[in-house]
Amino acid sequence: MKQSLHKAGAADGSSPSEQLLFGGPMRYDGGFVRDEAASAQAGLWTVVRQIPGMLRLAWRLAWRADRAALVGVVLAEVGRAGAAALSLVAVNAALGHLFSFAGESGALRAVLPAVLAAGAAAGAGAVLAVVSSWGSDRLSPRIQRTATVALLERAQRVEMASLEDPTFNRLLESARFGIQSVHRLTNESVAVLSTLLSMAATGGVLFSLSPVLLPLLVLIAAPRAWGAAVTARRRRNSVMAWLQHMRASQLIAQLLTQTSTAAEIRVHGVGAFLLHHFEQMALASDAEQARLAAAGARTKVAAAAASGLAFVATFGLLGVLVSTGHLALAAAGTAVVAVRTGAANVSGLLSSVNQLFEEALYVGDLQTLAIEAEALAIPAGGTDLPERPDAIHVEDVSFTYAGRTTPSLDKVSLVVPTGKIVALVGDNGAGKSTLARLLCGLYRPDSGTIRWDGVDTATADRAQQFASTVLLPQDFFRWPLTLRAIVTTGRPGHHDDARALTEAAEFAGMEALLQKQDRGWDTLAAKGFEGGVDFSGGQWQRIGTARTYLRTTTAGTDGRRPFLVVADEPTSALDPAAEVRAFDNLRRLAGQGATVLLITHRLAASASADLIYVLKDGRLVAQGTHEELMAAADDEQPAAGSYRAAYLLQAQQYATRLPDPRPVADDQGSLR
Ligand SMILES: Nc1ncnc2c1ncn2[C@@H]1O[C@H](COP(=O)(O)OP(=O)(O)OP(=O)(O)O)[C@@H](O)[C@H]1O
Repeated sequence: MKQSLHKAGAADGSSPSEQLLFGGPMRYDGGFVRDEAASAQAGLWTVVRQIPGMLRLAWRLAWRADRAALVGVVLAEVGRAGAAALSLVAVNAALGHLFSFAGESGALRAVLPAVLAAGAAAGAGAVLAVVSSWGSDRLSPRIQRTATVALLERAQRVEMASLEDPTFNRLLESARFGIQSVHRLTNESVAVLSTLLSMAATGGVLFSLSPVLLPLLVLIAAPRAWGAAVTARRRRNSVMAWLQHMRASQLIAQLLTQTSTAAEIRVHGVGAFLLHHFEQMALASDAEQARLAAAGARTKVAAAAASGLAFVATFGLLGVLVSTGHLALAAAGTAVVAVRTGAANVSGLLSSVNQLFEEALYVGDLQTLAIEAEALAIPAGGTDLPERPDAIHVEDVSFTYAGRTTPSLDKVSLVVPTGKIVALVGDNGAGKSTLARLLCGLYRPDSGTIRWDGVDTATADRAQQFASTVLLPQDFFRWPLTLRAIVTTGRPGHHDDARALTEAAEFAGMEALLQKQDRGWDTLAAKGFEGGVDFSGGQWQRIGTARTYLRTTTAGTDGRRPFLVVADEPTSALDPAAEVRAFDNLRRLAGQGATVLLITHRLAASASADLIYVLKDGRLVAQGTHEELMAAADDEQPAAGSYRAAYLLQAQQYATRLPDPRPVADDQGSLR
């Protein structure tokens, strides 16, 4: 018997939980994880070269977010560096005086000005540090907001197919880290600037004391810089590889706590099951963190050892210089302070550069996303589409979803005449919803054309195509908003249009639902929020129908009124009376000039459509009115037989021995 993978784990290193729940390792196998050490080194220079560009992006965002705060922070940091340098010069002067006047009566008076200057410089530095931190605290949320808005704005414009693409998803996820990183990058770059200025001052003092001391300070810094960069790169590679794992863990955590899964979690015992696998996945992440910690410690030890050797060499050299008379004792004292300050600066600088390096990598993703999202965005503008074409012509259209090998639509040709109810029927997975999505402009055909009268939609203005369409999908998204906001989606001018809202409610049979709500249209359809409620499946479909009506009967901001209504199983949750009414409503919409594309498995409903297209395995296999399909001879339209068989199968469910209708009491209680 084949061994169960979810008990044993898999050869690809995925945990049993990953195998069972997700069918494989939830890690991205980018080249970056195959030879981490090599890539950490090789990519170093590439990233270092990219840093200026990323800094420019961070500073541009900061400038856009709050230029006054940015200028304030920069000035405060420059001031702090100046104060630090001044303080060192004052210490040098004080030591000089101390050594020259040691034991003499005027020593204190001679030293006092320098000591006061050092104190004043330190005080000014402290005040400027407060100013800088106030400025960056003000700047951070604004930068984050600006970056978030920019990211969301771009993400909501990309093609739907790109949004489903795993590579783009990973980029989107890592760009979210980038948002957190932008303001940290700004802060760290300010810190680097300030430390560099301070180091320049310290270096200047050291150089003036003895030029050989300066290279030694650089030697102290170099190994730690290397260590910091390697660690940052390693951490980043790990985050990138484990991003999907993190998303999967978060998904499990969400599933455990959201209301839509609450019933199954309790009744089917899914809670304990998911919790177990959540823990297993967390353990896998822990192991990765432990690996990183060990590798980081090893790198740190190597860097610290090299840096320590440079430290020892520096102090040894100082001893040699003093003992050989090349350096005065006072100058040696200042050099000790300067080396210690310099080393502290180096530590600060390294921690900032380390952060900067790491943040820059994420900001790089944000930048890549901005470029990619722009390239994948639904193009703006294009040929004008007729507001109400006579027909939509689908010619030889094929379409395959990304990651699939078999086409979901295969050379489909059909005509959707305006003002008619056109039913798309066929087995599960036949391609009905896919065709509808192509007709709306959500996906583009891989080959073939979709024309509105003579205009090819491939080059048409997609905004116009969307503005001409209304969606009433099978899985109508349960927007967690007020009923008013849901029903007036895309119609901001009608939020307070009582007449339009009442008409929509009447059309959809929503009046009873509204009457039961204390807050009427302002009822929040989000259980779990204060005052929020939830609705039944059928009630949600009525809400969807009301929105469809309001959108169809009003014009958008561009003045267009939709004519194409895509109703994908719009009545699956309705009670029988509401279902009959819903199909009448679709007929009413068609009567008002709309084209209703009805996707349904209820063949009693499609029977009254003006035209029926039967799809099978992505191909159009039969077409005609209900009567034509029922009457078609097998040699004319062989596949019409499958429609006829399906229709009769459904009809039979009702045809067996119907009882006589019971007498119904009228309002006065007498029987009719
Ligand atoms: N987003 C997607 N990515 C990949 N494949 C998809 C996607 N959506 C649908 N498919 C696949 O395309 C084929 C057609 O699906 P489609 O949803 O169009 O069928 P349908 O006729 O509407 O089915 P149903 O009656 O079950 O709603 C199916 O094989 C389905 O698995």
